[in-house]
Amino acid sequence: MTPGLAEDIGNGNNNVVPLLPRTTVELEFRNIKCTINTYSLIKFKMEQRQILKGVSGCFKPGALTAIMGPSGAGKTTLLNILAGYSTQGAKGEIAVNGACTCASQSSGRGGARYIRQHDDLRAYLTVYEAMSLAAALKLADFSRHERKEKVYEILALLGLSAAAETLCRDLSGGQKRRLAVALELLSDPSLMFLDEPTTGLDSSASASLITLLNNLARGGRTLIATIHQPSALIFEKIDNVYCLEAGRTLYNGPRAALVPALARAGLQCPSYHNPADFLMEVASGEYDVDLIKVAKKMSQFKTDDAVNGSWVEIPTIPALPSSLDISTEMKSKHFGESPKMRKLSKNIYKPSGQVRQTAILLYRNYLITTRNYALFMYRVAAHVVIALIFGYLYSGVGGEASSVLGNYVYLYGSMLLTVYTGKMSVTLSFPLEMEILKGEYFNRWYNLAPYIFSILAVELPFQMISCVSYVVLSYWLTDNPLEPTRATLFLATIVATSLCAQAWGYFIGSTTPTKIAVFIGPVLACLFSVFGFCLALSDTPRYFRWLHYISYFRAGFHVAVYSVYGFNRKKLQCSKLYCQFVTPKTFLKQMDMEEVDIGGNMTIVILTTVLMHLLTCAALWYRLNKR
Ligand SMILES: Nc1ncnc2c1ncn2[C@@H]1O[C@H](COP(=O)(O)OP(=O)(O)OP(=O)(O)O)[C@@H](O)[C@H]1O
Repeated sequence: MTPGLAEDIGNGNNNVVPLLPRTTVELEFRNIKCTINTYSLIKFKMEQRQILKGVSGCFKPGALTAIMGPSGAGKTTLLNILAGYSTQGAKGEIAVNGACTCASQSSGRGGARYIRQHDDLRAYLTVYEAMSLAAALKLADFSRHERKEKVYEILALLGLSAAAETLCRDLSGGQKRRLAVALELLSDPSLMFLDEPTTGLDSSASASLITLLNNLARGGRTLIATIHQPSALIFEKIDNVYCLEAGRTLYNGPRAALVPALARAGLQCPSYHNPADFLMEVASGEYDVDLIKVAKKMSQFKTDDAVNGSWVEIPTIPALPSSLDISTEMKSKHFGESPKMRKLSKNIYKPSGQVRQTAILLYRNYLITTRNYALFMYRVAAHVVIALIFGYLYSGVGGEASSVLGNYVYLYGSMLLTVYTGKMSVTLSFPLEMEILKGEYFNRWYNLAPYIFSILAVELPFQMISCVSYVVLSYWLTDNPLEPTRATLFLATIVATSLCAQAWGYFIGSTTPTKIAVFIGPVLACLFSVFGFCLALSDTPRYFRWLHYISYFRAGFHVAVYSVYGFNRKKLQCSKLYCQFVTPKTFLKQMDMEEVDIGGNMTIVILTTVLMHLLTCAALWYRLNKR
């Protein structure tokens, strides 16, 4: 790599042409409309809202296009539809290199990569690890050495070499955005969408990022970014402007032709005024003009007029070959591609297979977990502390006839604790994970099955270790029977029920927003726990009995109680004058648990676990593919 190339990029040297895409993509869209059905809380009825009102345009390779407009004009909606990231309520036609698709089709168009506004990065990976793991997922046909070379090349191009060993969470806002771009550049995409890439960055970081995007576009990519209100410096680096106002196109053309086009429509941009600010003022309705007429006049304005005028400079975009594939020779001729890049470009960007994806994702989760081990330690520590508290409060209740009811409460409390910790830990954390998953899945890093497997392979042992540490300690402190069969069955039941609750947690977390999930999770756990503990089957109204049969909590609890008091347990010692439950069978009879079908109940727990995981997979697949 040319010495000082990274610095050139950071300093905004426009002559630098970084990694080149393998193909060029021309994106044309016609009459895009988007209508959303919303429920009016004031009128108590469904209402239709048209967000995009038939917009058209064409984004060509080699240029950076900024989609601009006032807040709520529909910029993100248009970007999402064009990328195929979210196409709810969309109509119209989108053509990629002339091949038409329906705007409502939700899949990455033309191998598009989408970089969202939020930094969807793995906080506990270093920049180099994030890059090399992404490279391992995306570049299956590269050797380890070639991948490493490519990672270093891109990091240098994006000015991130010095931050290679920094954890992603410790990067500055600008570095995070550049890393998000770097991660997607690994597969040399031809079409990139960026939602508000400069939001939250200071002017220098924003300018540096836009310079980088401009350079990437110069290499033959089609780059489209929504930008709210660019400074004059940033605006200068944009090639084309697509301005929206209230879901309609106000201006679509070269940035350099904007001011004359506005003048042609009777709107003179004051001298020393940032044209981007002026455009925003016009689009926001600050001038008393009919914006539909303004848009019409501006669309009639010929770029040629501006080019012929001495006061307008149109940036020179390298002429690109019309064929889809840019040959190596052409790349060298047009863009001065380095020999090293040329060598790396020879490889085919083939994603890794499912088994390899699973191995890479497992390794990634292992790294994240070991870095964030405090979370695991807190979880185990919480279980140990509760075990000590329960053990102290219910000390010795397991072997004593006068405290059978106390032990029953301990057993119920144990079940409730492990069900809650199993369920709530994932119910609350999965919606956050979902955000990163959406981005990585859309950008085709991996398939869903390896992802789910890698998540479960970490989370399941976590919960199992937590449960075991709680049960072993509290069971021993409460003096419950230590016969191997009973103790093992009790432990296995608690762990299995907790994992079943965890499966429910995944389902709730992947289907409901966090705000709803936080109460749906506990409410369901409470509902299921009522059956079997507070309410015997004989006392349950007929129309509620199905809940008794499907309750995994009830099934697990019955097996747990039976493992302690069933299997013809001998009489208990009574240290008082009278003990009602000296014979354990009497107690089981009283609790409606004289006959507990161990196999049947465990089947309910295991089947519910499998069913909930399958439903989670189906829900995730639907959410990720039908946006
Ligand atoms: N799913 C939805 N349901 C209801 N309204 C929506 C939905 N998505 C977008 N909108 C509405 O559509 C309008 C355009 O939204 P969009 O996010 O595209 O605007 P924007 O131009 O990107 O705004 P900003 O610059 O503030 O991000 C907004 O008024 C928004 O409230």
